[in-house]
Amino acid sequence: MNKLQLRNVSKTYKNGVKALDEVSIEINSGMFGLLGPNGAGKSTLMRTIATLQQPDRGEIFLDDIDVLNQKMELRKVLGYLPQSFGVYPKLSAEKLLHYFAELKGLSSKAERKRMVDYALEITNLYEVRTKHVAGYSGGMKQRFGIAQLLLNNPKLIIVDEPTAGLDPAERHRFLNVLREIGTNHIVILSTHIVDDVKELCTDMAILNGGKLLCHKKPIDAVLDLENKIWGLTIDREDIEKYETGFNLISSNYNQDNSLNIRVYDEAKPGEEFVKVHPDLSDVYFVHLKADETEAINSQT
Ligand SMILES: Nc1ncnc2c1ncn2[C@@H]1O[C@H](COP(=O)(O)OP(=O)(O)OP(=O)(O)O)[C@@H](O)[C@H]1O
Repeated sequence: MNKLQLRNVSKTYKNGVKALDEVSIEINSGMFGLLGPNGAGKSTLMRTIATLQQPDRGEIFLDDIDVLNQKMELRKVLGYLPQSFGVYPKLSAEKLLHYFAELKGLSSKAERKRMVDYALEITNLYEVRTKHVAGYSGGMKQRFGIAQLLLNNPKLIIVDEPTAGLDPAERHRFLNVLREIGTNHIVILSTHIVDDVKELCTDMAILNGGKLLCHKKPIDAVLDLENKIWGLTIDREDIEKYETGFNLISSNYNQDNSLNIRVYDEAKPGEEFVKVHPDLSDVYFVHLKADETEAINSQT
């Protein structure tokens, strides 16, 4: 069982943007989802844990490795899939993986073959192992990214927004691969797609404006909202009234142009509302809305 611990990790860029604001968290083995909107600081946090950039202050430990001061130690046990993953030479997946395995220090040919075959199989690329990676689809390239990071049997795997831009079938295949590897490692998946976390993660946190808003098991976070989410179908012209008078957390168009709205409230907010079962999207929007409201109140 591995453990990753962050204490008061903070980073302000030279342009004044506070990308990480006193982030403290403990992450154990399993699939961890880091959820947040664009600009929340997810990539900054992922790159910091991966030792690719230095925070202004704070501490990070993976078990007994002091990540910020023992970068090489961390890199030996890290698998990192960045948001964009460069250009591939015209080589087959199998040849490239053998090459990467050699670079990672797997000097025995038999051991290299065992690891490469394992990585190809677990990522469902074995059948297409002789095809050029440059010609792979986006989803296959992402799975190849996972195959290459598995070669040194990492303890900590970080994947930064891996499903953005994948079609639904590819996304599904990719999440299945993560599910396969998630049981034995710490896998941190950063994403702005709530369903990625819902389908996959046993633990999660929400990041917004560099701050951690909520760290809970998805199942518990949803349970916390039971009896507090209220739904209503309204005419689209009436939206302003509900935006100002209620704690509106989300609205979705229907085909006839009416809107389904969801409101967060401890008690029934009005006769016309019906109680609905909360889901993880509600958790996400409730926390973002509360953070937004707090930010507005602190300015006034
Ligand atoms: N090198 C940099 N210099 C200045 N500002 C930066 C730099 N990198 C990121 N930022 C800013 O820091 C904030 C956090 O960015 P970051 O990329 O970590 O967020 P993110 O949650 O990964 O967002 P996205 O999903 O859009 O990638 C944003 O406001 C971004 O514009």
